[in-house]
Amino acid sequence: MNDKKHGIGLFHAIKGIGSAFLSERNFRIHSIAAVFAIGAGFLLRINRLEWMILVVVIGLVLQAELLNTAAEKLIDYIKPEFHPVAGLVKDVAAGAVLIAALAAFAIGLLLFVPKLYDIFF
Ligand SMILES: Nc1ncnc2c1ncn2[C@@H]1O[C@H](COP(=O)(O)OP(=O)(O)OP(=O)(O)O)[C@@H](O)[C@H]1O
Repeated sequence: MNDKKHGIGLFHAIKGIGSAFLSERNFRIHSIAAVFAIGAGFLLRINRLEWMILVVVIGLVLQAELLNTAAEKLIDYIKPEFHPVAGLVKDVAAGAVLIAALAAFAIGLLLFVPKLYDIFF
């Protein structure tokens, strides 16, 4: 019974991720960037610690995107008309994505640029 409940919860979580992927362009862009970063990790043979950092920042960005999407959908549902607080909630949620994406970009540079430099120079 409990296992069945867990299975259903996992199904809903995957459904939520799938629906965000289909409806949110930014989520798709960040997912594709994550695939490229993972590909670069294999190509440039990053070590175990570097993989751990990469996995954490990818998770952080995708998680921020999903929470931002949830906030947007909730606001559109409960407050579809213009309201400064509704706008502020969306702006703050978008800010969370921006911070995570900037951190991921910085990590990407720190991880990959020295390795590319060693290969080409
Ligand atoms: N109900 C509202 N009241 C006030 N301002 C709003 C409202 N809805 C949206 N806004 C403003 O418009 C901005 C964009 O909101 P919108 O819902 O279009 O997000 P979006 O551009 O689709 O975001 P994303 O690209 O992440 O999907 C918000 O960050 C907010 O500043």
